[in-house]
Amino acid sequence: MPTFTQLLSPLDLGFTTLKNRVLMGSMHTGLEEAPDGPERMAAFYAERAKGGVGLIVTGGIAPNAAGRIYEDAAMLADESDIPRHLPITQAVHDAGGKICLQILHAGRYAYHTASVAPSAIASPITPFTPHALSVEEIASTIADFAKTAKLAQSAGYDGVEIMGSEGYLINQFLCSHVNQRDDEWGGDASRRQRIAVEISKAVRAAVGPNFIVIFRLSLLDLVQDGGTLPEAIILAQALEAAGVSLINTGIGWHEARIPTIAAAVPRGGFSWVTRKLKDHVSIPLIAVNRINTPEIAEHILASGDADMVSLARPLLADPDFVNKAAAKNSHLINTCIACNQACLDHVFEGKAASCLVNPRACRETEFPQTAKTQQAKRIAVIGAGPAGLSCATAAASRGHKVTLFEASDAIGGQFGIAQRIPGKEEFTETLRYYRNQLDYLGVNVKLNHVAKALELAGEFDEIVIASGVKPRVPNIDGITHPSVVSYPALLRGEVKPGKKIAIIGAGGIGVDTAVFLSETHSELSPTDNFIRDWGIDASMKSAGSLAKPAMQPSGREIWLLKRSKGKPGSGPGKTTGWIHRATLQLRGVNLLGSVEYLKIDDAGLHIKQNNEEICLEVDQIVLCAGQESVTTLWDELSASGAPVHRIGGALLAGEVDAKRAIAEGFNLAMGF
Ligand SMILES: Cc1cc2nc3c(=O)[nH]c(=O)nc-3n(C[C@H](O)[C@H](O)[C@H](O)COP(=O)(O)OP(=O)(O)OC[C@H]3O[C@@H](n4cnc5c(N)ncnc54)[C@H](O)[C@@H]3O)c2cc1C
Ligand SMILES: Cc1cc2nc3c(=O)[nH]c(=O)nc-3n(C[C@H](O)[C@H](O)[C@H](O)COP(=O)(O)O)c2cc1C
Ligand code: SF4
Repeated sequence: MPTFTQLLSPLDLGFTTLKNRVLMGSMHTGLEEAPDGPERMAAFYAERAKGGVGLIVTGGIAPNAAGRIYEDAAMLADESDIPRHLPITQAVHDAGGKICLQILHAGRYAYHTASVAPSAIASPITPFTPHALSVEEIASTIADFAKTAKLAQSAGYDGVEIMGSEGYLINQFLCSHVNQRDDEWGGDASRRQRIAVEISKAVRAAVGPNFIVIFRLSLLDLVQDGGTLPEAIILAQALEAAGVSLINTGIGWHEARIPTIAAAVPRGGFSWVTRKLKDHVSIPLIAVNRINTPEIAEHILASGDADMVSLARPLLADPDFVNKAAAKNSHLINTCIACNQACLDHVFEGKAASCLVNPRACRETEFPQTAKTQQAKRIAVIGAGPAGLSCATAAASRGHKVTLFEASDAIGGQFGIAQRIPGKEEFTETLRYYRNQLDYLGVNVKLNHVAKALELAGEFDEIVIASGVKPRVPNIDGITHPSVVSYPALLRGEVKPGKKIAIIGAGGIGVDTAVFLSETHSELSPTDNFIRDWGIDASMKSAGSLAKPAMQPSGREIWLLKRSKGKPGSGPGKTTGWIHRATLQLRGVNLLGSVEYLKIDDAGLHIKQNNEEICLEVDQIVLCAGQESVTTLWDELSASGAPVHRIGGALLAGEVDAKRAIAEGFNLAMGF
């Protein structure tokens, strides 16, 4: 069993000591604005503090109205805002933790008409042109940061994090692309950096010496005319002199077209960036992004890339991450799979964040950990896909006696197929987690067992049908031709990929199949491969650290086809869809929309597009044309009046994804 000596060692900041090297990275969850937000955030953060995190950073809170990301986003701008924060700091301290408030001024990323920026240049991701701050307004903005820091101190926080990266206001001042001022706040690098230093000095002056001040510094901008490493080093030294206690790393502006947190980023794939600052400052440095296991965290610290690691989403996925690592139970950690589906996607949709693999996240008050059942029931769950796994483990954790039936020889269902897609290898961790949970909770798992109505009715108090989905076979002339294969057969390795391949259906699974087929083997390490593929200048000397992307072609000719118009890949993952589309474009996959399928024969796939008939001379046709619910058992049992429930793909095939399947399984089990 690994021991995590570096990860679990204390960090002495002089005036205070952090109990270990794990920082819970800032996440604006949407609870900040909810009427019952204080109570819910108190429970959310306290659980993470109890779980052993060394230092928590809250989601970004604006220092003034212009800096709010949305018009109704939370601020800490005067005394009247303090009461919303008191329950949070109290609960975290009661749980033995420490917590900092992040001060985030959105600048031109604000989604409202009162947005401000160094210059009046709209961002590509918001529809509003910001107002260029006057010199007086810059002075009052700096004062507002200091005031918020002081208010945070009064609210009981242990420190603040100044958000200086990811393309928000401070970062905007640093970059000549969006700071085109010619006064003392723009022009050369030192004038562009001035606001970052002045804010840090003002914050330190406001809070005194014994208060944590973290600065989140953008080390990789990944945008045109962004900063360089030499500039970042100078700024980091100035921040240290201004009284900053720790420097956290920022990677990539939100408008950057290189993945920075999605699954395409290898584990720990940016710690080398933090390392570049290591010999230039003496305050501790924090590495970030995709550090999702204690093993990778320990490796980063042991190799000297950083002094602390930031884990944001991994602590949504598992509040007990640190305690499990400390108890040598890292195999029991519910690992973040970097899907963004229930965290970042939710925030973008204006919903509270949660977690695909942990639907309890941000709902801790609704489902207290102590919610054991008073009356243990005998529960049968049919199907060990995500819906069934979630339901079986949640019900067992509440004290019910659960039997899980699975027709195949392994748990996972469609999720087990998904883990074979490059970039979805993390899904394996979810199945590992469930396997260990089933074992730990004593669920009676019956593999290779096709459950029948007769053996269920009368034997169980509740029967849960989680029998999932099967691929839909479209009605095309020649569909039984030997060149036609189903996506499960291809992805499971039961048939070999062809050379020239047409994929029918460009939803989430079609896109994944195209990613699978266009992937090439690389001799490089995952991180070096990622850097080359996406075009990052690893010397960090060029503006924004951009280089030319160099994805390697696979040697296969691939067509991804869809009947409707528009972009392919409208599957799960609003914040990740662009990554799949960019990947396919860089790999030369042909994307065709508005396609009518005519027939399949020895010549290939005959289609009609824009009134033109074309024969795609392919040797393989992969069907990714949607799914149908598997409902045989449901139909029989519900007709018999048995106590039966239906979840996941068995309930609704068209729109099911693992997020919905897992949440439905969990919600149902909480009601038993
Ligand atoms: C390539 C691919 C990529 C994907 N990517 C994502 C993604 O990125 N994000 C996301 O959220 N979702 C993704 N999905 C979709 C996700 O995997 C499914 O939505 C999810 O698995 C549905 O879960 P389920 O439990 O309802 O059904 P299933 O996963 O279909 O599981 C049903 C299980 O029930 C078993 N079963 C059926 N009948 C019986 C019976 N009578 N007795 C016993 N056992 C039975 C089956 O053998 C199967 O194991 C992907 C799917 C694929 C194929
Ligand atoms: C839902 C969500 C909200 C976030 N909000 C913030 C924020 O308010 N401030 C910030 O600096 N970073 C924010 N981030 C970025 C995280 O701090 C972190 O950099 C990112 O999630 C990658 O780290 P991880 O792989 O450990 O999650 C947010 C991330 C997520 C998923
Ligand atoms: S929703 Fe996905 S990315 Fe977000 S925390 Fe959960 S597993 Fe990680």
